[in-house]
Amino acid sequence: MATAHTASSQKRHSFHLGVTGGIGSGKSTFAALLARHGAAHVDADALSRATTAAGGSAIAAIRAQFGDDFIDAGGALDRERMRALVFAEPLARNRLQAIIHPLVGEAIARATAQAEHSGKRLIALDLPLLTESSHWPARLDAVLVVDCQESTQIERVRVRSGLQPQAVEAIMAAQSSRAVRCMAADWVVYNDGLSLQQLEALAAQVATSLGA
Ligand SMILES: CC(C)(COP(=O)(O)OP(=O)(O)OC[C@H]1O[C@@H](n2cnc3c(N)ncnc32)[C@H](O)[C@@H]1O)[C@@H](O)C(=O)NCCC(=O)NCCS
Ligand SMILES: Nc1ncnc2c1ncn2[C@@H]1O[C@H](COP(=O)(O)OP(=O)(O)OP(=O)(O)O)[C@@H](O)[C@H]1O
Repeated sequence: MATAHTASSQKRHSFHLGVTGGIGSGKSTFAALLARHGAAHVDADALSRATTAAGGSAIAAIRAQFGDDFIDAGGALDRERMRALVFAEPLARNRLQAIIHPLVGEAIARATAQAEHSGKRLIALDLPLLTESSHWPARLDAVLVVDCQESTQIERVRVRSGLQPQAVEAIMAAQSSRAVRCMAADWVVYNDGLSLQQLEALAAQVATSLGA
């Protein structure tokens, strides 16, 4: 993996690091900490949420395919309703992803190009579904997985979003297993029992070693 990555990174001036992890693992926190230490942070979840905000580029197609009930009074995606549907019904999830993923892919490409243009040497692409997709490996110089125990994932999401354990488990069931994710990793950050300060120290080391 390292050889192929080195070859692709030589064609450009920035290093493209895929940062991934299961729900609640801390991948967005880690990518944000990399940004604090000089990296650009391209956040797929944030770009996805922009497509489903009021007036977002995915709203018309979602309304057409799923119906008015999935769009709230303000014109945004009803996230709770859609979450309940797509993590219970894989076909519905595929239909939603077929709408959103191409739009997010374009937005990621634009944000990455912009970061390159502004001279960023390290770009952290925060990609929740990196190992679930064949799209990413050829486009990344290396993959960093943020990993933790499933019980920690469930507890973090409960505290952050108020989701019940069963709801988090349904989302985890739609994602790669920890083992599959870690197999794809050049680096694994084990984010269990670490303080945010300790996590930041690791992010600083990674950012420095990748030339941010
Ligand atoms: C189902 C939706 C409405 C739920 O919204 P919600 O605000 O609860 O979650 P949010 O978008 O902030 O995502 C939080 C996390 O859920 C997990 N998740 C989201 N979508 C998916 C998916 N299609 N498959 C597996 N896990 C997912 C990821 O761990 C992600 O980091 C939303 O996640 C969505 O639109 N998903 C489809 C788009 C997608 O695949 N996004 C993720 C990658 S771009
Ligand atoms: N080492 C840590 N110490 C304390 N809190 C942490 C730590 N790592 C992550 N968290 C907290 O756990 C929650 C989940 O982290 P984060 O949002 O980064 O996860 P994520 O992997 O991006 O999840 P999602 O897939 O839902 O987007 C956040 O509230 C974050 O502040």
